[in-house]
Amino acid sequence: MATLGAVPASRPTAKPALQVFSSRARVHSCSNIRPSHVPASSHRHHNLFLVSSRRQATVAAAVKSEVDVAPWVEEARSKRLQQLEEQALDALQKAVDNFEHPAFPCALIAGDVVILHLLHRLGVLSNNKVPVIFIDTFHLFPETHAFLKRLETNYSFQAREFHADGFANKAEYKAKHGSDLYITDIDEYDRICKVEPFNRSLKTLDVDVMINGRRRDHGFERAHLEVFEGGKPVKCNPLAYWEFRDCWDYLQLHKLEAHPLHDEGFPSVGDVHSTIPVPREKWFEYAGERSGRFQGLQNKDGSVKTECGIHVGDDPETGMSNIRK
Ligand SMILES: Nc1ncnc2c1ncn2[C@@H]1O[C@H](COP(=O)(O)OS(=O)(=O)O)[C@@H](OP(=O)(O)O)[C@H]1O
Repeated sequence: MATLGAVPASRPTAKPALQVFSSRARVHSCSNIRPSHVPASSHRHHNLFLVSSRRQATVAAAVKSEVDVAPWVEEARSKRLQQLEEQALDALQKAVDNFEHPAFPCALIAGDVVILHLLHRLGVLSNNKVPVIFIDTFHLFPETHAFLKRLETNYSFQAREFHADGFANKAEYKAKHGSDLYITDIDEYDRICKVEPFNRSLKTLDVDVMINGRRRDHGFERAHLEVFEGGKPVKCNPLAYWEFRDCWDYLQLHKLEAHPLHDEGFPSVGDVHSTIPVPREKWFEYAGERSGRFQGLQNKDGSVKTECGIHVGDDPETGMSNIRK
């Protein structure tokens, strides 16, 4: 089971506080600001104020160096997580209450597990109010399939699985396309194994609001992402304001099992050929989560590949716009 213990803590550990901090010190530390009742032109008062403030600043500096701020950071982070959770639950509830056919395409990465847990708490997984869409690309890690089964059991849902059209299974797909279509024609691979099944899933389930795990810290293209985006379907981005670190804090807080490959060094997990491990110190940098995806893969035009195409572009058949624009 992937645990947060495997992830480096980015914040200072709380040390036993050597608390010499006092309310007096607190006053002193602010006292080099001229009180509003002292007119700037009043020399006598001004000089007294300067002398006193210099001495107090020295005292304050000495006191400040011994203040243990770690507990305050912990407290602030805890409050932050509560607020993020509240806001994400609110977004999901709005999606559930205001649309007929919500759905959650789920890749089972850390943020997706957070969303699954929140949907479970709203009671909309087991009653199938929010179906979970899972695209079997025929190129996923075996661990991903096994993890999905565990989540289905734990949260009492059954994912709606879709895969390449016209094939009953991976063997049939391989018999026609071989094992290296993603090398010989990556666009065709994406189309057959990801984009078409994904668009078909939206169409089949008549999805009018699509829940997903995009966040602002995924990269500059999403830096201004909001919790909802209009369109067809509407996108609900309950984690828009979360950071990767928040997702892990949340998993740890609720003792949730994460994708087992996180323990192998993968911050994000997709196809075997488009996923590599990332040094753990990079995971929580801006855009760090996806930095191990599509490495070394190129688009047909020679540009660096960063997306599989699942959420890119309008689908001519469904008329649906994507969530990656
Ligand atoms: N296997 C599978 N099943 C269902 N839905 C999936 C799948 N893979 C990706 N997605 C959806 O695509 C979003 C982007 O994920 P990726 O860019 O990592 O996709 S991919 O692995 O490159 O295909 C991803 O967004 P997140 O919610 O952030 O995970 C999902 O909405």
